[in-house]
Amino acid sequence: MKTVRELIKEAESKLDDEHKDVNVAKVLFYHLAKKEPHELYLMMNEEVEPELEKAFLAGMEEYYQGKPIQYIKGCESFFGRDFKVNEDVLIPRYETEELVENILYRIDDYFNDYKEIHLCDVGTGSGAIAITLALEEPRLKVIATDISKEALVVAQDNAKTLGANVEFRNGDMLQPLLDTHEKVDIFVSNPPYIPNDQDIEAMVKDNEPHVALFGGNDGLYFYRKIFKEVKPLLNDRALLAFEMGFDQRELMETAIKEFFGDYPFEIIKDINGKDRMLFIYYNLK
Ligand SMILES: C[S@@+](CC[C@H](N)C(=O)[O-])C[C@H]1O[C@@H](n2cnc3c(N)ncnc32)[C@H](O)[C@@H]1O
Repeated sequence: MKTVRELIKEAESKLDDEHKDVNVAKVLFYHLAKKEPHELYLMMNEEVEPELEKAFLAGMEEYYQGKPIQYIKGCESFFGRDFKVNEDVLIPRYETEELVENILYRIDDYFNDYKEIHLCDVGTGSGAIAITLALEEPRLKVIATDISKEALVVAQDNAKTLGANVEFRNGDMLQPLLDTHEKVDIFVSNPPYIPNDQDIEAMVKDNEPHVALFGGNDGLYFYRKIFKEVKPLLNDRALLAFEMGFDQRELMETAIKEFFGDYPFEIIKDINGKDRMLFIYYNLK
């Protein structure tokens, strides 16, 4: 039998240059061994049971073939919780954790005197944003929508496992909310925002659902649609919160002017210093 160290070294030696620095073999091993990252260091000289070796080699083979490690593991961590993921949903990203964090700060700033805060998350995917917000802020009443029925199955599963109270609806953009004439205090969306013809990493393009990635010719199709249709959904005072592409500031400012006139807004940078989050203050300041 091989030791953990030998097995991981062998797997790492088969990675191509592009993926050499990625910690993927260790991440997969401690996931399959049901260990914490720091426990792996302590077991490097232990022998690996044949069943575990077989599962590890099969997982690494999928990775060599171009499958993201999150789909191989079947989960991704978001805001400290494990979310189930599969090829029906976008893998939640670190940048989106920052969006959630910034929404929570703004709830403290603008809605602190509210007993109940109504929020919708449009294009919920795995449910990462909606579920995290519902768990972090118990005053939130959360509705989450997606056009993909398959994605909603994953999101519902995550809500159940994590114990979050979120109402899920299927439909195109704002339609499931407009149909019931509901109003919200906070509107959130991380819509698809990659321009249709943009060249993107093969691992993303070949595995993640295209319905979650591409947002029209300049990437802003869904933002304009939301900006145009969202007002009947908003309470008198409301916050709109979006994730956006790091190079979309100029286009975004033009679209905001067109649909929101002089309403105040902020574009906030992510931890890498890139424009990433948009907040529009609808009668809030
Ligand atoms: C960029 S992903 C975001 C997923 C998740 N909210 C997150 O942040 O990880 C965009 C999501 O919008 C959904 N979507 C795409 N077109 C849509 C539409 N017309 N109406 C509703 N949802 C849509 C996709 O299925 C996908 O789940």
